Amino acid sequence: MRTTAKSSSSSPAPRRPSAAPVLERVRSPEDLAGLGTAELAELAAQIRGFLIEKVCATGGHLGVNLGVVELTIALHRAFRSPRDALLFDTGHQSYVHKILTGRAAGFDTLRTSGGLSGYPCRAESEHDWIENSHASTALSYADGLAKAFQLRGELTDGSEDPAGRHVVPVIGDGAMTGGLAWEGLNNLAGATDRPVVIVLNDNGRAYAPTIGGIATHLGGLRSEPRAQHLFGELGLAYLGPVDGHDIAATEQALRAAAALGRPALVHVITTKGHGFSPAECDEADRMHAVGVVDPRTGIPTKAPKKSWTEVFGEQMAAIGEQRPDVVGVSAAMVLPVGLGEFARRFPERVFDVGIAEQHAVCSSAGLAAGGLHPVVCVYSTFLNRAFDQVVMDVALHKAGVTFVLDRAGVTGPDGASHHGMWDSAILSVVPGLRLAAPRDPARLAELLREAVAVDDAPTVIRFPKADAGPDIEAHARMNGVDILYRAVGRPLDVLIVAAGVTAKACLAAAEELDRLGIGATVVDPRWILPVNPHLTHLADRHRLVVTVEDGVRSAGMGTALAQACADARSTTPVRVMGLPREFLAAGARQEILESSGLGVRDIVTTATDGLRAGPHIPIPDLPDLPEITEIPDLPEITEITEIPPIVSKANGSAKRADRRAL
Ligand SMILES: Cc1ncc(C[n+]2csc(CCOP(=O)(O)OP(=O)(O)O)c2C)c(N)n1
Ligand SMILES: CC(=O)[C@@H](O)[C@H](O)COP(=O)(O)O
Ligand SMILES: [Mg+2]
Repeated sequence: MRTTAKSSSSSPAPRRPSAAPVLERVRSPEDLAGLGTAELAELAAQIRGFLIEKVCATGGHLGVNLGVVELTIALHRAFRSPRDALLFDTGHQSYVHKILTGRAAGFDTLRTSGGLSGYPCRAESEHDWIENSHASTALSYADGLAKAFQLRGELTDGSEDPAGRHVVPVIGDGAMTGGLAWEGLNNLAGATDRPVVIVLNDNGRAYAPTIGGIATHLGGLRSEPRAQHLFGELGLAYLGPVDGHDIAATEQALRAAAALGRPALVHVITTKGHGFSPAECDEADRMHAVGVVDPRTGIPTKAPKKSWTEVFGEQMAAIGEQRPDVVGVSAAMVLPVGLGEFARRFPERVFDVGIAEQHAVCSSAGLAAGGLHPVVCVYSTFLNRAFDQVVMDVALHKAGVTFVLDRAGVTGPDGASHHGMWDSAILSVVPGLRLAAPRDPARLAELLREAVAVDDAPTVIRFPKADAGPDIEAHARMNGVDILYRAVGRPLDVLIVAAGVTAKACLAAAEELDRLGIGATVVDPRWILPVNPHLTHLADRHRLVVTVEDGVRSAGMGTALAQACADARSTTPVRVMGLPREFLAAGARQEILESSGLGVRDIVTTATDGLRAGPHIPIPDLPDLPEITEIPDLPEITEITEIPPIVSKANGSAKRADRRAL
């Protein structure tokens, strides 16, 4: 059934307008009921101005939320949240929902530690349901909720019964390119006795224009509302397309869908960035997500430093010149993952598959089988959902596929669902897979070339959402392990194994340990999984090993090294430092690293505690360390002294005395 909504609403008669700005009078969705057409338009304008002012100052999902101002007002007029469940897919478009549910005052703290989350957050409000920020899940939540409400006798039957609860997932056209969305849709459409109102927010884009047959189909419906549509074929009532910037028309369509008493889809047409010309004119992604920008121009207020993403993009383009078999694969994030330059130079060699990470990985196994070398570029956290494809479609088939995981480790403002903290752990169990963590741009360039040279196994490069920083040269490379620091004239007390970007903090800790009279060696294995056997050899020459990684400590490089040392019958204790097996809230990256126990002082303390726990060697108490503001330049080490033969396993002091050199 199709209903093209008209601009008339059956909402209560409007109250007499008041002098106070409408936005200040809306503290909860109930306050919307008495607003007339003019006040609703004023409210939309005030919300839009509020978003521009606040989000330009804090950073966040500006364009996305400018596109859903009227839609969200209509949603909260047509339905009674939280009794009715408004489910926001991905959740990055929930700022207006937060404003309408009494959280406008929190926007100065948006996406900061202890501040307002950038996604729905159940701890913030009873109006919030889905916190995951991972696309394409809302229809599945809706199916589950509808089943639960139905079994509990709470689900609406479409009548005006105030006791009946509606389930209303709001999903974008981009999220509809994710396979999970179709699993949910299949169940919703097949349950004709479970009325769910699906709101398809169609702005034609994910970041870039949405790709594939679904995008083509939706485009056809936008331009020819009478065209045949697949939703009806599935058994859904289809209402629309409706102008999502017309509050009354959208509200009318939502109410009509709710009254049908059967699963329905309301096709709402919006514009990402609506009402803010810098966003509307932003070809790349309509200012999907911004940093701190000028609210008049949308231009960043300070020049960003070179990021890891940019370094990768440059190197990928350079490799593309030399390797015609190398292709780029992205899940609707070509520019955010750094494939822009590669795509500009080799447009036919970049594949945007939509928000479809499982397909990105499995189709890459196909690309490799066809003789190409795919480089799959995803944010670390989004690879989680494609783990089976990594194991069964790439590794089992010994396919030469390279994964580049941006946003690996602590990311920061996007909070718990975005920290790329699980990739090392889950990938550590994949047979044949090799994982590298570059410490600096030079190593990224080197490791990426080593990775794309492997044609019979998966290779992975991981790096964080951070400035790439300067190169950190090694003093030597031994069997693939970079020696970054060896305390001169000190015993081989502690071997610090740095994974990637943690090298900087490890070097500062080694300096501090030297000041305490403790001999540290800092090494960077570059390829952190599987364990380089030379590390167990080095471990056996030290009294203690400390491993440091920007990933969960319960599984990953450190755990694997501890196991390898035990397997090699090394008696050297291993202390593994990493992120806790917890969901980490939003905040600044460095702040979260330090609060998670990965600061310089934590490394120093782990080393001194570990040494104290070993055979008795007098270790001075840790003085109050001065705040380390800058990582000092390291003294040039002119030569690496010879490695003595393995001494007998005498007691600690004999062991230490004979370990004057690496
Ligand atoms: C599984 C997953 N992959 C990638 C992303 C990154 N991402 C966040 S929003 C977005 C685009 C979403 O497009 P759409 O659903 O159309 O919503 P819109 O931003 O247009 O409102 C993407 C790709 C994500 N959140 N989850
Ligand atoms: C919602 C989502 O997943 C993306 O928009 C993400 O927030 C972008 O993260 P970056 O800002 O780190 O690119
Ligand atoms: Mg979209």
